[in-house]
Amino acid sequence: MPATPSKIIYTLTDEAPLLATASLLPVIQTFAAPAGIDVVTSDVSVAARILAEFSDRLTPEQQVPDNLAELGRLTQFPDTNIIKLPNISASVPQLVAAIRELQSKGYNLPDFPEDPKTDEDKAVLTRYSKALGSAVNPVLREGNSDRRAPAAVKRNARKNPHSMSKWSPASRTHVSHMHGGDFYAGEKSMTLTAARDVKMDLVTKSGQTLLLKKKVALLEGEIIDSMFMSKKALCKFYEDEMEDARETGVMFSLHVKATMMKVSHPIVFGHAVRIFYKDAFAKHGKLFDELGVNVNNGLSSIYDKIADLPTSQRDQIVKDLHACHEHRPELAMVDSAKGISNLHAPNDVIVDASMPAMIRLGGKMWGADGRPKDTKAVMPESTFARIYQEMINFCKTNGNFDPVTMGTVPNVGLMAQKAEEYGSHDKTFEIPEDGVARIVDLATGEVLLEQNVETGDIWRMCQVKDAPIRDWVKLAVNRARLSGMPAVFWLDEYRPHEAELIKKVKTYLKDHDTKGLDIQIMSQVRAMRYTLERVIRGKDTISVTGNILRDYLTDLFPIMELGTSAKMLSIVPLMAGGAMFETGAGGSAPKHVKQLVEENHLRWDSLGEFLALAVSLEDLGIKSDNKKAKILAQTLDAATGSLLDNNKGPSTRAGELDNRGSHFYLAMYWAQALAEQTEDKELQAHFAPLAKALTENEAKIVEELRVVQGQPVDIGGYYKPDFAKTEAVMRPSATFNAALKAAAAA
Ligand SMILES: NC(=O)C1=CN([C@@H]2O[C@H](COP(=O)(O)OP(=O)(O)OC[C@H]3O[C@@H](n4cnc5c(N)ncnc54)[C@H](OP(=O)(O)O)[C@@H]3O)[C@@H](O)[C@H]2O)C=CC1
Ligand SMILES: O=C(O)CCC(=O)C(=O)O
Ligand SMILES: [Mg+2]
Repeated sequence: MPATPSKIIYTLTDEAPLLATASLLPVIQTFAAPAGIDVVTSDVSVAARILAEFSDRLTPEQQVPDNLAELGRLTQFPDTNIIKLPNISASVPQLVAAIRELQSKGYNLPDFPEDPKTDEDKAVLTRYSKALGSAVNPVLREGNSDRRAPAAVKRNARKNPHSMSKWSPASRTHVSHMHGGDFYAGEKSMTLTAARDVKMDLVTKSGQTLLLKKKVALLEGEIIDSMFMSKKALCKFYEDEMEDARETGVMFSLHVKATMMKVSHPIVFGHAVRIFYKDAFAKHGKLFDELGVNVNNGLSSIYDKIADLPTSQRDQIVKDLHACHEHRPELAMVDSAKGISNLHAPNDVIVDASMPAMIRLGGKMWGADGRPKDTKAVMPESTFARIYQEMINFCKTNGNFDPVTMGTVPNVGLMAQKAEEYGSHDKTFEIPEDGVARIVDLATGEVLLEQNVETGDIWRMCQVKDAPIRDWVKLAVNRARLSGMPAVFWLDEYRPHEAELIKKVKTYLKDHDTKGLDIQIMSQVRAMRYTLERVIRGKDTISVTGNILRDYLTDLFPIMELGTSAKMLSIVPLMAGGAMFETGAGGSAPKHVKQLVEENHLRWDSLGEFLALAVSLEDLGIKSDNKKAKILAQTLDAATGSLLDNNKGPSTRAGELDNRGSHFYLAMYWAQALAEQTEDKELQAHFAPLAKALTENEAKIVEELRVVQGQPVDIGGYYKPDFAKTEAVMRPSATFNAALKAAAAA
């Protein structure tokens, strides 16, 4: 056993991944302990983050430490090893629901001030805002990202291809984006030749200077951008596209990322709702304002706020909302059975997952009648929308992708230190008055970048530091070398920000031995075309991208290749030397919780967790020279391979093997692999009895896991499920539990 115990930090998050953890973590801890590895948990769920923020209002027993801040601190140490599961990036309606649940459980939390008037309200809002949107990932992502489908996973997908709907050349589905007035159109960018502190302000037409951001400290070599989206142009765009969809009889859908882009995209979403329902807003707008309707939270906000009105008044509003549909195109639905449309809530349709799902379905989304239909996929910001149109064009010409033959597209993503748009939330503003938006040097008063903006425009500054760019280039070269695949930097020389990046990429590539490597730089649209031409010929191509495309492409290609991004390996080598292993690239799939509660079947596939754990153990083995950890990693890989070969992943139907059953099989194959290896006799002897117990009791355990299914279960909450109840539901096999307990005690 190594002298110092090594530590893996396993995050507790939300929804399906949290439920899966209740079953998987005891397995992981049982296997890691004999190698001297402590697997400790860190709760970063939205509930825990809310409670940590309001510790001052809670009893000592209720208080929760600020785990996220602690994890953020740990990212700066070389021996840090974190396994990060997907977590909720909460929209306002989700945050409000989480707060209500916690209040009902006796936590003395203030209500969420949706319409803050007093200073006290504003202070509460500021505190809650820390738990809003994507709040976890940006803190932990102190490194760039390496996401790929491991060979065994890709092989398995080829052997057991998921369904892909056919694409018709006559499909009317297309992407609509702005052609002017969006962030792309008016971007300005520069690379700093020296460190500077800057402020962001607005010189209004009336001559006032409004300070928007007091100070941003910039480093030498950092690239900064200033860009804005014109409200007028956006609203005209929506009006035109809605009218076009209505006239041509194609469905309308909106695809944004309001969870991650938590300041800009709720506004972009809100304008679509207001315009779609403009007649109702014309009639009831004043009342909506009085009631505190926030259109950025979707149509659900209207329904929520009118709930307590007298019935006749409420019915009239609902009638007027419905009447709007007569002059508008059909809307894509999120849940056609319940009448929940694409404009209902900003977190229901999240672009990275929603566009691939549509493309996989032959370019269709669900209509109100529950039938799949062609759609106008509206993505206002043109910067990255064009890649989807390129893929759609490709599918119309070449038909749907074939998971059996298609190549793979791993990604190396520029992500570290809040790179680019995904780090811009605290520098994003809805402009209160016409004027000039400026980025100004605090010491000299020099105006670095400025833009003419109008009331309601969304203006933002993005940053990307030099060190992350160097690290990203290095990671790309490493991956190209190790995989033997060509690597393509998806960079558009006509976009000012990317023109700056291209200069750096060309410079930093010279720091590496690139002999024999195929490394190219292409605009996004060309890169997509080039990659797809290779994909259908079964050839693999690494995409090297900025932060947004990292997110989009690591759902897009995996969903085509593997049916879900949950099967991806997702590694973040932290720049300070530690490592974070994210599980999959997908989210927390809320509908999985619903199925568990209704029929006690959890369809969540933990393959991402298995893959992350193997690389985490391997990393720990190498860094702390822990041979046992290395053997655990190798045998876990073998176990995952057996699980895939024998099709022991979870099914989607109650009564069949689910998430818990797949954990049992992983444990059985892992114990068998350890019992079979001879490199480490201690581990062999330790795991032989467990392998025997699980192998002999396979049928019994699988049956114990099956019989509980088909009934509703209670886990005592959604955002903060009851620990004991969840454990009881997620660990129903007495035989499996006893075998693990015996192994842990041995
Ligand atoms: N890294 C992170 O922390 C991320 C968090 N999120 C968060 O997740 C939530 C939902 O986001 P959304 O965009 O809808 O995306 P999801 O990736 O959660 O869901 C899309 C669909 O992918 C499939 N899927 C995803 N993961 C798995 C899995 N492990 N096993 C089986 N199927 C899976 C499911 O489809 P089906 O069941 O039909 O096969 C699911 O409905 C939001 O709260 C969002 O903020 C989103 C992305 C990343
Ligand atoms: O942090 C988030 O909200 C989502 C992140 C995400 O989608 C991704 O990294 O793939
Ligand atoms: Mg994503």
